[in-house]
Amino acid sequence: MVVNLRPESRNLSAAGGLPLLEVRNVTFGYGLQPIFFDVCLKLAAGEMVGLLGPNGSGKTTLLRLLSGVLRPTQGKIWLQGRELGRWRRRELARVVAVVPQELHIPFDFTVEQLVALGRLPFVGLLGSYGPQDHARIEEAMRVTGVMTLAERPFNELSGGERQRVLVAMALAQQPRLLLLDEPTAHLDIRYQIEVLELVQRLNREHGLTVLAAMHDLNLAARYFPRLVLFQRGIVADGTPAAVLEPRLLSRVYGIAVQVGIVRGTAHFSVVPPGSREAQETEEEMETQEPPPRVFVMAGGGSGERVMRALADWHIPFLAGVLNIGDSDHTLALRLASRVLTEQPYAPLSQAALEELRAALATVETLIICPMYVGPGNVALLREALSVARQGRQVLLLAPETVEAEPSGAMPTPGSSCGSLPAPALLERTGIAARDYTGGEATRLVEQLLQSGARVISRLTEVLALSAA
Ligand SMILES: Nc1ncnc2c1ncn2[C@@H]1O[C@H](COP(=O)(O)OP(=O)(O)OP(=O)(O)O)[C@@H](O)[C@H]1O
Repeated sequence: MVVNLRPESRNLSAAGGLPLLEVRNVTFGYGLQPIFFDVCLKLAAGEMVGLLGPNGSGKTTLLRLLSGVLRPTQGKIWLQGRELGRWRRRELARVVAVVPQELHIPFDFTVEQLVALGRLPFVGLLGSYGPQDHARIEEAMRVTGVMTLAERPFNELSGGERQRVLVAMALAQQPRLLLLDEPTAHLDIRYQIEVLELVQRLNREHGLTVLAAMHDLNLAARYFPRLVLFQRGIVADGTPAAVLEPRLLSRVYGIAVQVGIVRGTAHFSVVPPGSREAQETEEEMETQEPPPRVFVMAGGGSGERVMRALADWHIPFLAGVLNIGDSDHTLALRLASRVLTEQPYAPLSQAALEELRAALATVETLIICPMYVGPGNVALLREALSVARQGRQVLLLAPETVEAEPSGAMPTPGSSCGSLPAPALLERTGIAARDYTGGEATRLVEQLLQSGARVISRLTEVLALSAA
């Protein structure tokens, strides 16, 4: 008997030309502190997308939001043109299936019983399974290669066998969208390839849309035509060649990565820090672009416009110290030559401070964005003061900074605030309204001005001074 594993809801395409799934400006936190801000993502029907990112970057959280288990704190998720919160659970389960990293089953279910649970959205808790349901359960087990395990208790299976059973269970659901959370995590190389080949086949032959969190960059490059690199926000989204760019990966994962091409497919090797290969890789990366002479201190979105403008004008820069999860951190990972990073919501550590001092020693211009300053980041201003006292250029961006010209020749430096008296200059920095240190930040900005720091209110001028 030929059984159709095509998504049951394929004909429910009330959405017309709309994406199958759309994440619009979603912010989410488990508690008061957001895990990520303002995430936007679209998945077209039939796409196969790999979701990459280091441990703790928020991949599982994003998948749980997309499956409706979690609700966004802000923003909305749309599935087939309807807001996710407006789907009933059973209805949703006919469209979206999730293969979790692991599943703890409290009862002694056999494999077949568990896969049959995947049909519940169609038959209901008290409903009875018809021939179609049995056929689909069998087909799901056949394509995942778990037929021989049908009578075995799930809890006695190996990690790899369980993984294939979980995929079978999801397939019995006949979803349109399959969300997989590290589907190859427990598998040996043979089953890693088998599971991904299976998912690829379901995508190609049955039109299943797939989003899978992946840790293995080689497998991701091999099987997913589109990759999304996630670090508490989307850092990159595109083809494997665009996303698996060694410098970007080094910034996001914090380790040197080499990329080669083996028979047309990108091949990655991660290089242990301190090794000769790591040094060579880093030197190779450094020689590809001039060393940055500009450093950007930002936070909370205050650095967005200046970082975009520097990148648009091809002025390489360093950025930091930024907390993972800060929107400026996500953007800097994409645009800066190097990003000095601190853990989410953590104050500046001694190690980060030392890294900051070493990085500041290599630049000629320091740009301080109009960020909020509290006890956790006031050390940035103390370091900025020592840069200014060494006679190097420090630019304080006024909060009402005017946009850079979109195109044209490099602007020439002028002096937007230079002639103002000292109290007016201090006021122009707007620091009093952003000072959560009980006055230390304001005093430091005052000292910065006395040491020659300039207040700039035009991005064009920042660019001209940075490029000079
Ligand atoms: N239920 C929870 N309550 C509070 N914090 C959580 C919860 N689940 C996850 N987190 C935190 O949210 C952040 C993102 O976790 P998440 O599991 O989404 O990351 P991930 O990218 O899937 O990580 P990994 O690759 O290690 O599986 C982490 O800092 C994690 O500690």
